[in-house]
Amino acid sequence: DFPPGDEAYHTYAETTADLQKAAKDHGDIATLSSVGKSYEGRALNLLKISDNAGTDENEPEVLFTCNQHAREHLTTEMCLRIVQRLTSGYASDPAIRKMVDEHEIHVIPNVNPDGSEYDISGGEYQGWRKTRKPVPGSSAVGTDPNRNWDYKWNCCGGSSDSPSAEDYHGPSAFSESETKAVADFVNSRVVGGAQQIKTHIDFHTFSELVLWPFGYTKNETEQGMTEAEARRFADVGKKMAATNGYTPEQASDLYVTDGDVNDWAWGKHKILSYTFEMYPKDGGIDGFYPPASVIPEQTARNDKAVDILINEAGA
Ligand SMILES: NS(=O)(=O)N[C@@H](Cc1ccccc1)C(=O)O
Ligand SMILES: [Zn+2]
Repeated sequence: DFPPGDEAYHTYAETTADLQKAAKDHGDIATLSSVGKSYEGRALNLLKISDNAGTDENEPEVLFTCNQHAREHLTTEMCLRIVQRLTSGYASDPAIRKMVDEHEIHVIPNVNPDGSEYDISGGEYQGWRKTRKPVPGSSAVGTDPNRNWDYKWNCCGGSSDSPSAEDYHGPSAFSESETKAVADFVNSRVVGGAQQIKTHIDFHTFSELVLWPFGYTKNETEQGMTEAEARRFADVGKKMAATNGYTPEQASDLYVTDGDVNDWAWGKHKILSYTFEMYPKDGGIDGFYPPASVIPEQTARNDKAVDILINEAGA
């Protein structure tokens, strides 16, 4: 469990219970399933929010993923904020009703539940980032899921070959059951030859940034990213950043990464895929553990950006 004072953060079990309650209380617009299992066997919960949620309708789809990195617990709260706002707001808020009626919105609050649970084990924070699968042929545990995606994997010095490193890319692309399961779900949304998911945000902490591909190269345009496409990423990224006060930039302006989820979602599926680095702006290791008191403000801070991203799917 979370240490004293931080009980408002949701454990994996509490998150699962919240999702079950949302699906029960709003059965007409929310269905709970899972995209697969973590290494230690935890269901990778997926909540779909849409009118007639049990039916695959021909509507543009949106994906929100959270908690790829174990210690980034504020992101799980962000995905739960999206769930809470879109389900409980459906009956009363016409703008929310319109978004939910016209889109199929997929929310995965815990991409890395094993890491997240390990991070809070023993009643104090472990500072853990990676998955919890031991590395074959090594005494090290865990792979950085955000270097494990199969687009330009391990191409460009944007990850580490060392199993004990925090940004270890894994023995192979999709070596981790968690990244593989989410990728399989996205792959399954290719219907009639067309990827139905149009826009995506992967939530991280911290630094207050809006990031877009590519991460593997410093170039703005590249094979797989035309000038017009790069401009659209920047325009929408800046529009979202204007609402939450984050700094918008191409991911590689921060540092080069290879095998990250945004490069894969765009490179493989042309999904308009962003990373949001949430609060705080800075703060050393403590930056990953802001007090629970900031949860309401720092999740609601992204409400407008979330709406922009959902509506961009239909653009
Ligand atoms: N959350 S973080 O501290 O790990 N930072 C992220 C930043 C990031 C995310 C996506 C593409 C490039 C860079 C990371 O994966 O390194
Ligand atoms: Zn992260």
